Amino acid sequence: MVRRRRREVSPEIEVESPSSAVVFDAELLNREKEIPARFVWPEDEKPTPDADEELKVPLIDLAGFLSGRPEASEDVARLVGEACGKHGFFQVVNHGISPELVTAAHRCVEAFFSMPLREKQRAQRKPGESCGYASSFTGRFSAKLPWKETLSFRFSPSSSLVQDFFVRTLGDEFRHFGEVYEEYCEAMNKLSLDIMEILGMSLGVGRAHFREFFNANDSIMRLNFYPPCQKPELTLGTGPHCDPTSLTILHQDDVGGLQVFADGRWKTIRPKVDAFVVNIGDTFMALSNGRYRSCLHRAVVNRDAARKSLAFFLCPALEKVVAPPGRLVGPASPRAYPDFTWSALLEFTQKHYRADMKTLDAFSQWIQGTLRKQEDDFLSLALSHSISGLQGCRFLRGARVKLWSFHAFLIWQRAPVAINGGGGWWRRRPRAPGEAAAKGKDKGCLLPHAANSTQNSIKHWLI
Ligand SMILES: C=C1C[C@]23C[C@H]1CC[C@H]2[C@]1(C)CCC[C@@](C)(C(=O)O)[C@H]1[C@@H]3C(=O)O
Ligand SMILES: O=C(O)CCC(=O)C(=O)O
Ligand SMILES: [Fe+2]
Repeated sequence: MVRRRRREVSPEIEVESPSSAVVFDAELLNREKEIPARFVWPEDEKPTPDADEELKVPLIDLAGFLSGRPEASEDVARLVGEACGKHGFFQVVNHGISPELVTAAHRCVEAFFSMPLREKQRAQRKPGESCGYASSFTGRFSAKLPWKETLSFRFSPSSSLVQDFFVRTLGDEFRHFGEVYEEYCEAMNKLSLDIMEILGMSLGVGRAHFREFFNANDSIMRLNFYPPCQKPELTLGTGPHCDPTSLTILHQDDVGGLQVFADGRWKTIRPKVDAFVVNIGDTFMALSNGRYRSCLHRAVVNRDAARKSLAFFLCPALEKVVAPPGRLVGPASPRAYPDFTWSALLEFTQKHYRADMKTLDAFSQWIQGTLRKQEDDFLSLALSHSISGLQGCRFLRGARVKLWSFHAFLIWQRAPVAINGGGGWWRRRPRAPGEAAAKGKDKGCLLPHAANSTQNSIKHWLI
């Protein structure tokens, strides 16, 4: 049974219900001579053996910064700023996170992914949700399936979300997993906020700006497990993408496979057991008004050894409006992206668009399209109310024709004015992203929640 879904933005988005999807069991698949076509990536995206060249990302020693030495903080802010202005990747050492905690987190990855598939599927990711277990996203994508299994769960500071997830989905015997990952995510959260302080300094907006912005956050922890593959040159563990999130702190095991697209080719970030790999995501690129780059990266697999990585994705509180500080916007640097909420961007990546290297641009276009449709519906609704109000006024009959033609004019012109839902009087609608800044009057513009924009959000937009 193929479930028809609303026209999606990404061509290979979910075409069948999970129950009828192919199951990704690498052990079984590796006994076949060939890997199934769905796991074979297009020629221009296949891994290239020459990508073994190392990307020398800055190795930032946080000891001085964490001990509060001012000159160390300036140095760190400069080095991080240089890296983020180039490829958006750097590594941190002397970060204050215990090696024992990292080892325990990796041990739990091994324990979970070595369980029988049926056991893992007790935590199965539900369609449209970002949490849960996924075996290569079968049932979610119809092509370019990644050679990996993942387990993702939400984290918010000082909450029991992580423990609750493990006990609720897998049972009380997994409480220990919850404790390990709760502690790991709290440590990631602290490190993320320290890095946000450094990023604020490097952008000249002060230590506190981004630390406060992310103090409350709704982040995602993802465990990646990449089984060995007998045809590593045909498939990918994680396809080319920019993280849609704000900041990623990744710990990879000693197998290696993380590659970054820099200087026109794929380069490898070699594993360093005492370091975390840090990269900027799309949401922080928007917060920096495009100053810092969310960078293209991917993960390749190999035929000999399974690979594991722990990815902590720092994300804003769901409904917090993502907009750059005023100091980063001006006539020489107009708004690069519209305001949005993380919940809207997350929903876009989970229901409508497979995150790749153009997610933020696709998201901006998508919400504009959704907004136009909502606005047309709203104007028709508002107008039909006005018309019915005019019905009884005979002498105003002529006005009805004028009003309909004016409505047609509005839709055609998309004039930056519109009827408000209440008093029927005109208000200037905030301008399109970038238009106001071009005239040096940027106030930003709040785009409604993308996927579930309602009359309220239109009203909010229009009033
Ligand atoms: C918000 C997210 C979506 C993905 C997990 C987090 C941040 C990275 C995203 C992802 C890894 C980018 C590549 C495609 C993807 C589908 C994947 O391969 O896992 C993305 C994640 C997702 O949508 O589940
Ligand atoms: O596993 C890796 O090295 C990278 C994974 C990744 O980029 C992601 O999960 O977003
Ligand atoms: Fe990533």
